[in-house]
Amino acid sequence: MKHVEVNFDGLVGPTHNYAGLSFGNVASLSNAKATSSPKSAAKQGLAKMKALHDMGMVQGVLAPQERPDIATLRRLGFSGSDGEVLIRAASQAPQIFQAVCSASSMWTANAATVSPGADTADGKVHFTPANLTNKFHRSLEPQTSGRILQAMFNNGRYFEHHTHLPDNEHFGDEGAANHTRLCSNYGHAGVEIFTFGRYAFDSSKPAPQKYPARQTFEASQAIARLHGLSDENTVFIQQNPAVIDQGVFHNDVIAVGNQNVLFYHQQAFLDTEQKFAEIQRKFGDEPVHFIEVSTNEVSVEDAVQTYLFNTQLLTMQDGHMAIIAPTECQENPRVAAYLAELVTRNTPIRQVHYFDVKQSMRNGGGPACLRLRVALNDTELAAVNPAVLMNDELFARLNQWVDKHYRDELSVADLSDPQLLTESRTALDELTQILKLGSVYPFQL
Ligand SMILES: N=C(N)NCCC[C@H](NC(=O)CCC(=O)O)C(=O)O
Repeated sequence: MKHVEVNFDGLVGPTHNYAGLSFGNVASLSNAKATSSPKSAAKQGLAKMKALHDMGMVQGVLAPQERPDIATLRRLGFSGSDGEVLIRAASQAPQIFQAVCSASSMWTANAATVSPGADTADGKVHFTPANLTNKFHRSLEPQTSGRILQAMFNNGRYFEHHTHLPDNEHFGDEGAANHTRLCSNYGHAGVEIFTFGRYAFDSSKPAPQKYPARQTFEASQAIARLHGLSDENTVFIQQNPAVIDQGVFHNDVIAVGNQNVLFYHQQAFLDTEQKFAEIQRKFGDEPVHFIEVSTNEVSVEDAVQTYLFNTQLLTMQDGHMAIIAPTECQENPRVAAYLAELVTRNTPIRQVHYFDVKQSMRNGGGPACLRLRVALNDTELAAVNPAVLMNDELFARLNQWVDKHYRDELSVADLSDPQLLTESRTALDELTQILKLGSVYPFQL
C-alpha cells in the first residue's frame, strides 16, 4: 500500500488584515495597522499550493472561516440586525471588533493536531482541533475548524474527530505548530514529538518571562491520550523559554521535521541531548539526521525574521527532500548562504524552493504555518472529500473565485464597512459549494 503526506493549506479569507493582535509574535506587532491585500494574499497561497501539486505532492485546501464573526459579537452582548451589531461593536469596542475580523484561520498548522493511523491504537487517523486559548481572535476558530475537518474527512471508518481541549490556558493547545512526526516511511509507526512552552500545573518549572508560552505540557499529553498514542511513539520536549522570549511563539518557528530529519536551531529546546537520545531510541535502528543550525551560523533573530525553520520539509518523488522557504530567507545573505551550503551536504535535503508569501509573513505566518500535514494511505486518501484536493481545475476555479470576491486592499478602518460582511458571506457560501463542504459556517447553520 502507498502512503503519502498531504499538505492541506489554508485558503486566506477575504478579511485578511494586519491588526497587531498577537503579543509575542514580532511580525504581527510590527506590521500592525498596515494596509493588507486579501487578493494577493489568497493568490500567493494558491500559487504555493499549485506549485507543490506540480512537484508531484498531493495537496489539499482548507477553507477559511466566517469573519467578521457576528455570532461572537452577539455572545458579547451586541444586538440588532447583523449590520447594527457590526457598527455598534466597531464604534463601542474597536479592539474586540478587530479581533473578530481576523483571517487567522489561514494558518492551518494551528487548526488541529493530526495523528496518522500507523501511530494510533485503533488504526484510525485522529484529529483534534486546537483550542488556541492564548489569543482571543484565535480562540474563535476551533468549532468551525472541527466542522470543516469533519466535512473533509467524513468517514468514521478511517477518521476519528475529537472535540478541542477545554477552553482554558491550562490546556492551551496550538495544534500541529508544536507537533512534528518522524518516521522511516509515512506508513510506519513514527515518533510523534510534542513541544510545549510551559507546565500549567507546576510553576516551579522553567517558563518564559516576557512573552506567553501558548502550549502547555498538559495539553500535549491530553492530545496524545485522545489519539491513542503509546509511550513508545511519543516524546514530550520543552521549548527553550529564552527563544519564546525572542519571538518564537510556536515551535515551528525554530524547528521542522520530516521522516528521518529534524532540522532545528541550537537554542530551540531544553534538555536537547537527553531528549534527542529518547527520539533516536524510539525511532529505531536507522539513524535520525539531527540537523542543527548553530547560533554562529544563523542567529535566533535572523531565524525569527526570515522563518528559516518555518519552512516545509518535503519528500520528493525521488526520495530526496526539498525545503519550501519564504523569499525572506533568500533576501537575508546569512540565511541564503546557509541554505545554499546545506543542500551540498550529505543529508537528505537536496533542494530549496523559494515562495513569496509576504502577505502572510507580515502577520508571522510562513510556508509551514499555512499547512496542516496529514499522512494517509491509499484507502484513507480515497475517503477524503475529493473536492478539497488541488488540481489544475480547482486552482483555476479558486483563482476566479478570489478575483470575483476579494478586495485588492484592506485597511483596519475598512473592516467596519458592512459591505465587507456581505462580500465575505457571499464568497464563503460559494466556496462551500466549490469544496462540497455542506453547511459549516454560523451564517449557514
Ligand atoms: N507558526 C504558526 N504555525 N502559525 C503562525 C500564526 C500567526 C498568527 N498571527 C496572527 O494571528 C496575527 C494577526 C494580526 O495581528 O492581525 C498567530 O500569532 O497565531
